[in-house]
Amino acid sequence: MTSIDVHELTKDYGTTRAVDHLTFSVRPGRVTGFLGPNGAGKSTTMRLVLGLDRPTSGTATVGGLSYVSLANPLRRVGVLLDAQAAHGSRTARSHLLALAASNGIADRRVEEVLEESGLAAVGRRRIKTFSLGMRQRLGIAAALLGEPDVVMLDEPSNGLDPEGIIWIRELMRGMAREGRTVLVSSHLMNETSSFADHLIVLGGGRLLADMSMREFLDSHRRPGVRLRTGEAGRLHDVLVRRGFRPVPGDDGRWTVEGVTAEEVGKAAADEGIPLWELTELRTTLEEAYLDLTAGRAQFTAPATASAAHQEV
Ligand SMILES: Nc1ncnc2c1ncn2[C@@H]1O[C@H](COP(=O)(O)OP(=O)(O)OP(=O)(O)O)[C@@H](O)[C@H]1O
Repeated sequence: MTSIDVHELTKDYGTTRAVDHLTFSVRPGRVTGFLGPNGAGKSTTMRLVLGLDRPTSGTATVGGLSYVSLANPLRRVGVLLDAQAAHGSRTARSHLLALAASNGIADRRVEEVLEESGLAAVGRRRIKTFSLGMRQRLGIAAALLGEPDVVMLDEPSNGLDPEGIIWIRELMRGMAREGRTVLVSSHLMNETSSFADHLIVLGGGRLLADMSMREFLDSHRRPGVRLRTGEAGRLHDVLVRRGFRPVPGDDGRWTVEGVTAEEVGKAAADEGIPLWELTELRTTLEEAYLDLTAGRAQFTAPATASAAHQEV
């Protein structure tokens, strides 16, 4: 099976170091989410893997070979980089037929991927009449054309409707189950957590994390609970006496950070206070990601008045 291997990869654009001594492998059989703030170096890394740019130093290979040395590369690596790049005056079908012909792929695959990507009914329409989501589906169809072992998708759900988002998620999960190597960049954390098994996170061109989703979430876990009780006043006092800070929510539930369910459950039982609900807080991918990348984002907006107000 085929891995993507990046070794000591560095890319300078003038005085900007876009990628800085990066080393990681993307393994088959799982979906790897490729994350990082704007300007972290994700697109540059993908471009270097695809031979669209030359590294300043280091190597990037697919199955041990540089992309440019692959014969019929579309049959080895499926790529969605810029879905808007397809030639607008062509029809979707003729665009895919041209790609198939230049990569030794049978024409019947064109019909299959049009069907699979939900574009069969519009295959004879010119691409310039396509919506953003239709172009995105066409870009994904092109990536699937050669039934590649390796798939690299940059923001695949961009412009897709909810049904399309489920489709792409299932598609990526299915490809990983078949043993393919799937690398997906996204800024959408909820979505990434719904499809990725593994994460590679960049910041300022460097590797910040390379670990399973579970490890990543666990390593950024902060203890805390959410609870509901009929005797909020009493429980509040009990918890405050024990040094905790219960915070009431709009929905009648209380949140207590820095405490385990066992501690709260025992404190409530000791005092004979019934709990109607007691749940450990779960770290979301968004929280863990923001925790890791705090201070590493190149471009950040000042806090808004309402956000600043909430912190007071
Ligand atoms: N062709 C180029 N010429 C000069 N600088 C570039 C070029 N391409 C990228 N850069 C710079 O390299 C850095 C990394 O950019 P890159 O596009 O790889 O980041 P990214 O992680 O893909 O960001 P985004 O999430 O915004 O797509 C940025 O500082 C960017 O300005």
